[in-house]
Amino acid sequence: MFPQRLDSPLAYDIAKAMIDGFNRHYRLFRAESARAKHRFETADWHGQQRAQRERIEFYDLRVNEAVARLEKEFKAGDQPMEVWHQVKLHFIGLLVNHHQPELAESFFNSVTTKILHRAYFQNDFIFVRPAISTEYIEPRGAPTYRPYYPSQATLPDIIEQMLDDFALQGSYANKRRDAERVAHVILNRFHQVKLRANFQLQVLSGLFYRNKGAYVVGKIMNGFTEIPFSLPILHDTHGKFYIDAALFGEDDLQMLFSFARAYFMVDMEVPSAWVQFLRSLMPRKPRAEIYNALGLAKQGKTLFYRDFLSHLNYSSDRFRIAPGIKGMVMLVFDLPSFPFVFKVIKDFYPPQKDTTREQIKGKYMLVKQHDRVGRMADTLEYSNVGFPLDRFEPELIEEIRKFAPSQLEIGDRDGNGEMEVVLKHVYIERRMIPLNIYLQEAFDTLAHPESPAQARRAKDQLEHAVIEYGNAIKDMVAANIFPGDMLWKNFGVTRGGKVVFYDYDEIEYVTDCKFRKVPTPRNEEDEMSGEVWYSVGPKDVFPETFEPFLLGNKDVRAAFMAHHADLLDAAFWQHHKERIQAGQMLDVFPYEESQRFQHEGHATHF
Ligand SMILES: Nc1ncnc2c1ncn2[C@@H]1O[C@H](COP(=O)(O)OP(=O)(O)OP(=O)(O)O)[C@@H](O)[C@H]1O
Repeated sequence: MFPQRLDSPLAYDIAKAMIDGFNRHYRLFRAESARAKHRFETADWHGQQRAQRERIEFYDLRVNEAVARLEKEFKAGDQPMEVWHQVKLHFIGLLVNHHQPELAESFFNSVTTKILHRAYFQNDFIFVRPAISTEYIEPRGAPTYRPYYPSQATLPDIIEQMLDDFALQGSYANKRRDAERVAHVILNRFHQVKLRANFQLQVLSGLFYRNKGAYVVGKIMNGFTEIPFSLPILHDTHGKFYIDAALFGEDDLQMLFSFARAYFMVDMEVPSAWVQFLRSLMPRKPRAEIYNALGLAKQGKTLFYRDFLSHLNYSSDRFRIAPGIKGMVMLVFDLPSFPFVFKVIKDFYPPQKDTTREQIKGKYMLVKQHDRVGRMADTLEYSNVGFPLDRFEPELIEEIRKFAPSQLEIGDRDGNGEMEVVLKHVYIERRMIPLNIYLQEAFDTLAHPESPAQARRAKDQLEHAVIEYGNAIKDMVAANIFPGDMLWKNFGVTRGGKVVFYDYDEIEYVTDCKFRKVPTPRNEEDEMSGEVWYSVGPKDVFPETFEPFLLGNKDVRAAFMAHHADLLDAAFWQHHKERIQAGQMLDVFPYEESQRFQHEGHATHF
């Protein structure tokens, strides 16, 4: 029932405490993000990574604080429905001129659902969809983006001006050279195209910080054409700034904002305006993923869930067991029309998987907090997710009943006459093509090609996948991650053709592993033994033993040995372990070597 009067002072006080809680959260979140600038200027790379990791925890801490305050000061959980209805309306009123209303609404949902019993918090009490518009919110401080109007001749000057507007403390090795390089590549893009009256750059007013990089992000407009661009700024070996590359177009930007990378640090007063701008650069990227990439993961989760519910309303296919080899610890399912997979931790594992639910969750958390270097898929974690029962293949229900009974509840949770499958704990991640399936398709084509051209394409595809696979492992190694289980089935191929890892239960830090050569057999008996005759510690890794599992196919073997034979050598792994132990941090940048401007004294680049 919609309340006709707002007459409960208590409801106002609760709403006010709630908004105070959110404001505190966003103030701290923003301050930590803003400090990224100083960490970049002072080359505090370990500090940058630590802050990236720690910021992820901020949200839950602030929600818990708000819940505790509401219970203590207002006995919020004991208040009747009338009061809670009024709390929501007061809260809406408090958001009218707010600069992050969509985030505050999600915060309200988080706090409210923690306080009220599920049956009690029908949709009337929370924000199922946004109540406050995020359109045209103007920041009080720096504008969201800045327009620059160059001519062909003044473009380098304008680019210098743009760089100066970021007010980085420190100096460029050669700002003029960088500006001219960037101007040159921009003008090349418009070669033989007339520069129109509206020729301009629109550039987001803050830099995007991650690891060792700071990224300018904007778009170039000319006539009816808009080209997204980004300029990575790095430190050279003398601590001076330089522009390492110029990235153009939606695909380059998608790589930068990939779900397989760590979240950016950006100082944003009106995040919705930033998201709107970024969406204009990457129209195919869901807003949920953009919020995630900006470190606003709770908002990403909220939007993802809304997209998902809406998709369910506009589709009729059924959830099924995901294609590919079934997991030993994860039960994986998908909805064919929806580009994500759902993963539930099983209750039972085969003996070779010596692990527990808590350990598995710990590994997934490790990946979430770590630099994912474009090679480890991000996961969204949900509790008590309800799905319509009639959209499940019976075989999938049986599978869950058999392997994860503790996670499954079937019933009419909301009392609306619709039966639901409620899963206690689920990870959701982007669906990829499992690499084993991808390779198998290439093998099948090669076995029965319809034409020589088709055979050539399949061979190229196979080679590319194997090279990418090795690159993925090397990128992870650079970031101190040993994937543990390197079988093809644990990697997937993305829409952009990148190979990404998704099986985290055996992940370890490289620095925790002991990389060994297989000892020489002591006698003939050892040599003939099919068993492992030498002693193996829990963290011992024998890289040369990967070979028989990976390289059964001759084409795969050829491609692998040509590019990645070093992965079978304990010395390669040991070398990286020592490098990381010595405090050296490699950054895996989100663009190709071939896209870089050439520099002397440039930073190490993978
Ligand atoms: N993101 C994804 N996209 C597409 N398929 C996926 C994805 N994640 C998992 N799968 C499918 O589900 C299977 C099992 O997933 P996963 O490897 O995460 O489970 P696991 O139990 O950890 O596996 P293992 O038994 O190797 O430890 C994969 O082999 C793959 O076929």
